[in-house]
Amino acid sequence: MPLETIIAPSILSADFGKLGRECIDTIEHGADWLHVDIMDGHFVPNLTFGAPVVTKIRERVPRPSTAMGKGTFDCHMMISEPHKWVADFKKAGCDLYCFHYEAAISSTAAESPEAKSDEKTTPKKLIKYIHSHGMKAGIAIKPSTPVDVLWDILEDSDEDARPDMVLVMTVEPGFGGQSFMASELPKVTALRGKYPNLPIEVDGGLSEKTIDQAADAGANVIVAGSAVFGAKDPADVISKLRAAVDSRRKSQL
Ligand SMILES: O=C(CO)[C@@H](O)[C@H](O)COP(=O)(O)O
Repeated sequence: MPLETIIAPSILSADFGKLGRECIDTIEHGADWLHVDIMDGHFVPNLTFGAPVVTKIRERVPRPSTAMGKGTFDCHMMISEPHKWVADFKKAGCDLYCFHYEAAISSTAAESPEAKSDEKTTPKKLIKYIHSHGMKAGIAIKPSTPVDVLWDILEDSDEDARPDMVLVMTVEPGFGGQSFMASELPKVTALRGKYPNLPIEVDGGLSEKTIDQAADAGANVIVAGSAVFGAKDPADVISKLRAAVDSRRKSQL
């Protein structure tokens, strides 16, 4: 089955005073997923919200009827100890739990007593742990992390230890509205070259101006925050982003 184009607006740029309504509207405007930015003020220099808020927006946005289908909550966990929140986010309604490679290998996570006893850390163990909770698992890399760290994980002989999606950050995680870093696209090209069927997400600075470069590199899951929530006509932006990726992907087949 050919990879689908997925447009996942980042709700970091939504009006938090009416977050439920903004999420409903965004899906009605044609978005496939909601990209839910979870920040702990430690892994990144910004704070957002946790599972209680996700629970409330889940009550308003219909659950996907198929795995990774429309309405998927793509929770981007920009947090230091991603293994600690898996159960809470499953309960809250997360469908895809995307953690950072850098957080999973950090000494803080590896040295926590909980991690030692349960062996939930290291990227592969964490992926299995996320799968055991009935969620898809994503792994994200920051701009400073080379893509090479992912090969061993993506090649694991145990399918359960392999991620369902890779997220290549095209800005430093932490804030919306930053400039797109085209320097990160060779990572996407390398991933797509090896894995024609892997969902590859790009996040940061995506807009009508930068989408062609990301699509040319092979990204099929597009996160866009300020470009969608800052637009007069969000449905038009979502449709243009989708059309740009669709046309590039067709010409690559
Ligand atoms: O994870 C992040 C930032 O850390 C992103 O999801 C941003 O929220 C994307 O916002 P734009 O760059 O599209 O405005």
